[in-house]
Amino acid sequence: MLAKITRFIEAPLVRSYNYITNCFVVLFLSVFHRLHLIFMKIVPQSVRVWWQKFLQDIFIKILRAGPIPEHVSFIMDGNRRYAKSNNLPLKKGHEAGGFTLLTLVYICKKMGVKCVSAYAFSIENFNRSEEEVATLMTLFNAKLEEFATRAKDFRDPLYGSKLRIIGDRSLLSADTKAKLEEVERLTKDGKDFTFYVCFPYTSRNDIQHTIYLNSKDYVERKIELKDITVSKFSDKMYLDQFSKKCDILIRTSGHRRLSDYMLWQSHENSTIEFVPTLWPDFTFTQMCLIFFRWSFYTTIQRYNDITLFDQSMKSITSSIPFLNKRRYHSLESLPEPPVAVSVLG
Ligand SMILES: CC(C)=CCC/C(C)=C/CC/C(C)=C/COP(=O)(O)OP(=O)(O)O
Repeated sequence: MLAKITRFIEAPLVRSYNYITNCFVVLFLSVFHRLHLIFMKIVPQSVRVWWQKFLQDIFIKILRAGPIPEHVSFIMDGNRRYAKSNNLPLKKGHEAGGFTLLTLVYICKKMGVKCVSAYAFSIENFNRSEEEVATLMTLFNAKLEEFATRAKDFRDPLYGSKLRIIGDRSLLSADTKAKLEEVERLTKDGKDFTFYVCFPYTSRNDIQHTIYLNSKDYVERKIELKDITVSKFSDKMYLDQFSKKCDILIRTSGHRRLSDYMLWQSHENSTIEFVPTLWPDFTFTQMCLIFFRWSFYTTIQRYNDITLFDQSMKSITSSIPFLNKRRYHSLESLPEPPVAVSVLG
């Protein structure tokens, strides 16, 4: 009874306290954002670089204190519109996109993410002009070579990464296939982090290919029907052990569709974020804000998932005063996290 009365009095107080603190946080962030923009415009390049790195390190340290997504994926949309809006040749738009990708991959690795995948070229992209396809192939070769070299250099933060290029290779020229095999061979021993470049790829092609592999194993009597479980099926997909789930999928440029990507991997508790920014303009800060949101909901989710035994132990210890000296906000007072695949943005 007493607990009920306390709750009745406490709930509106906590709610108004949360509301006031939220208002202050939003006000502080918007003032900080404006001052930051002015600061970045007036300081010289060297100070700007130093400051950005300083902020990056702080954000990464804060994020590392909470849960970190294991698998992050990008649909990199908007390169051509970026080139057009900046009066640049189309090639420059894709080059800027390649630069953004490697920068974000490097930051994800630094944060402790285990795997990043990127939709670099869908099977449908072969319908683009011959010139654009050739430009993209040349860019991929250069960028993948750069990644593999960096992954072998112990002074580079990408050191220890594994590079995998996944998709239907039968659609590629012999030259390109040989190049891809070479960069994969160079990084095959990387254990800390895996970077999957999906090209030429579609989810349905991946699923169809996995069904083919399972059926082949069954016909050749290597497996029995009962062995085809969701988990074992996933293991045979292009993304290996990361096929089971994608924690965060980000699509840039404002389109709100999956375009035949991550269809198998987007299920309960996967977060899909659609952001309006064009891919080359997508920044570290925007990615971090998405990670913060994911981390916040995952913390609540994990708390809700703890066993009944843990919860009863907690209620016993909380009733003993000397074990419960400090008061925290209860996690129950926070909003419910999304329960299924959440589409934000
Ligand atoms: C290391 C590595 C693999 C680098 C990748 C380079 C890169 C970012 C490739 C993406 C290519 C692509 C088809 C983007 C989609 O934007 P779009 O061309 O459809 O642009 P739009 O939406 O404005 O038309």
